[in-house]
Amino acid sequence: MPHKESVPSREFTPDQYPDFPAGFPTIELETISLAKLLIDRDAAEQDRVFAICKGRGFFYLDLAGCEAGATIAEGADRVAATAEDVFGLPLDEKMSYRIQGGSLFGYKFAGETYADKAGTKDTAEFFNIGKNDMIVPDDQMQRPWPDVIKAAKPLFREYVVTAHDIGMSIMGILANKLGVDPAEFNSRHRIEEQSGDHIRLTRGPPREVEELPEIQTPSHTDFGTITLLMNWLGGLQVWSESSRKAQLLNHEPDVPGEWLWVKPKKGCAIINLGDAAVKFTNGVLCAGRHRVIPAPGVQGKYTRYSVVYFVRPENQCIMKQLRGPGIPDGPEEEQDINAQVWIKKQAAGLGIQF
Ligand SMILES: O=C(O)CCC(=O)C(=O)O
Ligand SMILES: [Fe+2]
Repeated sequence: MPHKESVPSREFTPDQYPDFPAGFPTIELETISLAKLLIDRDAAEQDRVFAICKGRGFFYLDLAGCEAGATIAEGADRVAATAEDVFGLPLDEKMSYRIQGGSLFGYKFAGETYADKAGTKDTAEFFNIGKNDMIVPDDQMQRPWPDVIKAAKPLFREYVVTAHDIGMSIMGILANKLGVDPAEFNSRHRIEEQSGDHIRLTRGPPREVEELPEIQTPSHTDFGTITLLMNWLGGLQVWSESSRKAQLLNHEPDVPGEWLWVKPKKGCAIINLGDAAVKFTNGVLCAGRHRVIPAPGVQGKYTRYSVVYFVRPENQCIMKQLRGPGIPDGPEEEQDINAQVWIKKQAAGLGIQF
């Protein structure tokens, strides 16, 4: 008789996920090779990054062929497995880490925010793990973290450092194209300085009904400078128009059918720019508007995990446009607003949502 093992069943099972189903309107994002950027310093690839970031502001980043890429590709699977352990904690324990008091870090329960004016609730759980606490010794951490996160701190540290570094490399390319010294970006995103950077673990429940797209994460642009996203199931959608053209009144396209699915692409991260990149470049770069709904069709019966890294300006960074040949001069900002305050304002601007 085979010996029956009591292996607890796991929820994050990427090897078992079926392919993204046919028959859904998808967008073919362009694919940029990280190895071509980091190792070859390929000029054509850099041109493509710049063109994409001025346009839609979303692309696949092929992680193959370089160490940083391997760290993210392998790390994301391990981070998502840890996410499963985090979200598997009892609700009252998770609630003891609730995001509150103006902090960006900790737990957001499903249904905490509204997905629309009708009062529909979001369905995603988040656990935002602050960058700074992951890169300092335990006794210098500013917040308590669940034991499962503390136990995986070396993994989170490596992921944070690598994702931040990739973000800075992309910013460096954009800076050169804009005629701005990359040091202008580097000095605003020093890893050891306090910032709103975090790894966001997300968990969305399986789809309840075929037709109705319950909203996992409502329509938004990210607040930071650059985002590195890893996901395994469909669910991410981008607006077919870039956010530059968007009428942002209710954060929804006016025309139905304007949301296009982004298929997860094996071995690739998804990169998108956020509001701070738009601000620094006075609108030259574009933050793509997006949302998350449960995966479509056959994929929809799986619980959806994603691992998101947000590179954001340091808390004390004054949010002003950078000046350079490739950036149109706007009027001098009337007030000095630092990134910490600015990001809170961006969040408040989303009003009902976050
Ligand atoms: O889960 C995803 O695929 C995207 C998540 C996202 O957009 C966010 O957390 O800002
Ligand atoms: Fe996002």
